[in-house]
Amino acid sequence: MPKVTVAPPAAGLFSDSDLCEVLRKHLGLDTTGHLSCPPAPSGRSGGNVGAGVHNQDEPATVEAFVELTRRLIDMERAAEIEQANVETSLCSPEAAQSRGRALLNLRLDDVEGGLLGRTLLTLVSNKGYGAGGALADLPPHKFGPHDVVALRPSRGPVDGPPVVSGVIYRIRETSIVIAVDEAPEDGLDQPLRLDKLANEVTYQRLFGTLEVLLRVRSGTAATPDGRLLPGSSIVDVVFGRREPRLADAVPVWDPFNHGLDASQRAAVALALGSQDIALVHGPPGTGKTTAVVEIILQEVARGSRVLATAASNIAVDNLVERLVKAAAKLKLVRLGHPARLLPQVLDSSLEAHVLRSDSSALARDCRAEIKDINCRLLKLGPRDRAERRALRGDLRRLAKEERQRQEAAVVEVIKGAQVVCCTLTGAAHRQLESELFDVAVVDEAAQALEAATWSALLRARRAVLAGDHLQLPPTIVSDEAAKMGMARTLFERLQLKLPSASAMLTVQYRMNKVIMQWSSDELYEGRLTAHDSVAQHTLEDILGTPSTQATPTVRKVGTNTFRVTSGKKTSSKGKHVKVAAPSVATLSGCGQVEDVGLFPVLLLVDTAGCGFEEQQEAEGSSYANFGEAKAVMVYVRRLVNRGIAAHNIGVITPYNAQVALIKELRQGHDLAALEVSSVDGFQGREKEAIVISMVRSNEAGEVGFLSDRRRMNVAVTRARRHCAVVCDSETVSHDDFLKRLVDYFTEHGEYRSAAELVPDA
Ligand SMILES: Nc1ncnc2c1ncn2[C@@H]1O[C@H](COP(=O)(O)OP(=O)(O)OP(=O)(O)O)[C@@H](O)[C@H]1O
Repeated sequence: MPKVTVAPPAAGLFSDSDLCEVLRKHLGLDTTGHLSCPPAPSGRSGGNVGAGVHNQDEPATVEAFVELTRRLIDMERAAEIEQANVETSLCSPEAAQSRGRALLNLRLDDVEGGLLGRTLLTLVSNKGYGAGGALADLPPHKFGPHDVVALRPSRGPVDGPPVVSGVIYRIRETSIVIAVDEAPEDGLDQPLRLDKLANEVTYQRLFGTLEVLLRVRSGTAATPDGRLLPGSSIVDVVFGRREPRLADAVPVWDPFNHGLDASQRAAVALALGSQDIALVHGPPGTGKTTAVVEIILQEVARGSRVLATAASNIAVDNLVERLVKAAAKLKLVRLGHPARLLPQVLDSSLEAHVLRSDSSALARDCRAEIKDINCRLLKLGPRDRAERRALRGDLRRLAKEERQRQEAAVVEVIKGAQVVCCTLTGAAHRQLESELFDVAVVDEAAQALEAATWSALLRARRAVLAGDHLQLPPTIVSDEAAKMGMARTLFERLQLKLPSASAMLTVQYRMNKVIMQWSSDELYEGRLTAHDSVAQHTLEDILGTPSTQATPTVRKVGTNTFRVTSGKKTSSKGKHVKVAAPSVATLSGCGQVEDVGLFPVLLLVDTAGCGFEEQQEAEGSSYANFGEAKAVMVYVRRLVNRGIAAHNIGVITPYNAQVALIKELRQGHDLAALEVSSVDGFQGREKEAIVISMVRSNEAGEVGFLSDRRRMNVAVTRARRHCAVVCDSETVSHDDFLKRLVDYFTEHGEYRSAAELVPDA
């Protein structure tokens, strides 16, 4: 255990004994002999929550790690290509659409410029207008913001040349907007098809990073102008050649954010005192990003240059937004394709900075001259050969000068930034090959592939990784690669290996404490506490009615004329049948629900005995449960009728087929703002009320990946004031972890049978 010497606290900061307690409690650090601390209580763990996580054999050397990781990346790449082939090029366009990888028969609805030089194309269904003159909804699909896509003629060959390629900018129920470098002159006035393209760039960058890691290890990695990359001290600690080190004296720092709690202050202190690598373990809602923002601002205040990264664009943007809000004068630049950035951070983007720079103004002068010369060329006659030659020479010179000026503008902006923000993939971009940093910060580190994390770490002397290895790991297509170690993140492995370099945040600011306690006891050794501002909050508060624990009663559940006219609800125990898709399904009864009882914080809606059986997709491996989906929607309607706005409610279900089914049921019920998504879609987010549909209902008691405690941890902890779990308690109780969840909800909340919600089931 490293010893720490702490400099005297600045006025207004905490006392020696406070600090000792914080360092011991959150960092597991030994302060004896350095501060006047009371003796540490025995049996306290040092921030290594989740030590039950399996510690697989891990490569002991950099070389072994690189060799294994290259194989795993190859496997993952092959799996992704195979999936894309199965879903698109090897099947008909119609089949690709039914698999969600293509959208057919689209038409161009709008073209706008303005996204920092890019053009935005809005595509809508060509089916004409739906009820009430509104645009028709797009069919269900698997496109997501930032996907790389191609637009082709709707009926053209599957692998034919695209009319144009671009990046998805925005997705609505009725439209998709893609950002393209330049709109093509022809080809957009016909029915169009949108195809998802494989993104090779990520893989190339991961391989590139592994090369750099080897060179850093051998001391030969340098920038183009010959400066050595500084990541070797981090490499040594990670690969066990050296213990992590703390500064001889913990730096004195005066918080920018005076509202930080003790565990957040301890995490900032650890990060500032670390000489190589520090981990901030942030369970749900504990203010991980709040702590990361403070760390970055403190680093800048002491003259450090910071590379601030995260696995996803949305997490980077979240960080950018919070940094800009906290320090308007911070010299910060956000790298990345403008279509991948939230509108509110565009002003911090590289493009926006470049457009404002002096070099860019000079480049614009060149452009104006080029335009002028082109006009003059058009006016020349066939005999003006000499002048034509001279003007063409000028054009070449000006084009070169324009390019140089633009490149200079980019370099100028990046070099001048105190904080460079980008995704981990962005950190491996050529734009940063000449850049070195004092500190690399990785938010959401528990969702990042280890190879990707190294892209940031190798460019800095010190690193801070923030995340929670007890929430969802990175998404990996190849099950085999995941099993062979690809799913294990650097954050997780360091949590187990370097508990003394880790600080855990323990006060959460999201959930009613009854919701939190399940997660805290199951996953965090009971160490979480709820901040007073949220500990008791309930749905009743946002309705303006007094909160009471009175038992809600169900008086009457309308006439529930939920009707399915296409497909049959098939009893399918053990059989694979096509999910009955309710192309015309109504929830007309829901609008008449009379019950307006109080909502408990926790609710278990049990479908056991209701005959709501799971059904597996005929094509694919996902499951749906039609009866359960009805119960979910009836309950959502009850929340809405009671005055909870639909946008404050989230429905989470682990199975994509159930997501699609519930979305269909939502249509036409004034519930467009109700968010329905898989667990992955909700990570990092929250809603006032969450309804979880567990889907699985079978005699064998098979629960599939429901038993993944990280997945269920994320689902439950998205709820601020109310969490309802809809499940077949008989089926899910075959799994010990889920049985404890059912027991906890029953003991600390309300229990109802789903038959009360859907009496005609
Ligand atoms: N010390 C604090 N005092 C009051 N509110 C806080 C404090 N720290 C964080 N919060 C609030 O708690 C919420 C969650 O904070 P933040 O987004 O930093 O958490 P996170 O751990 O990154 O979240 P997630 O679990 O979604 O990853 C925010 O609304 C934030 O303002």
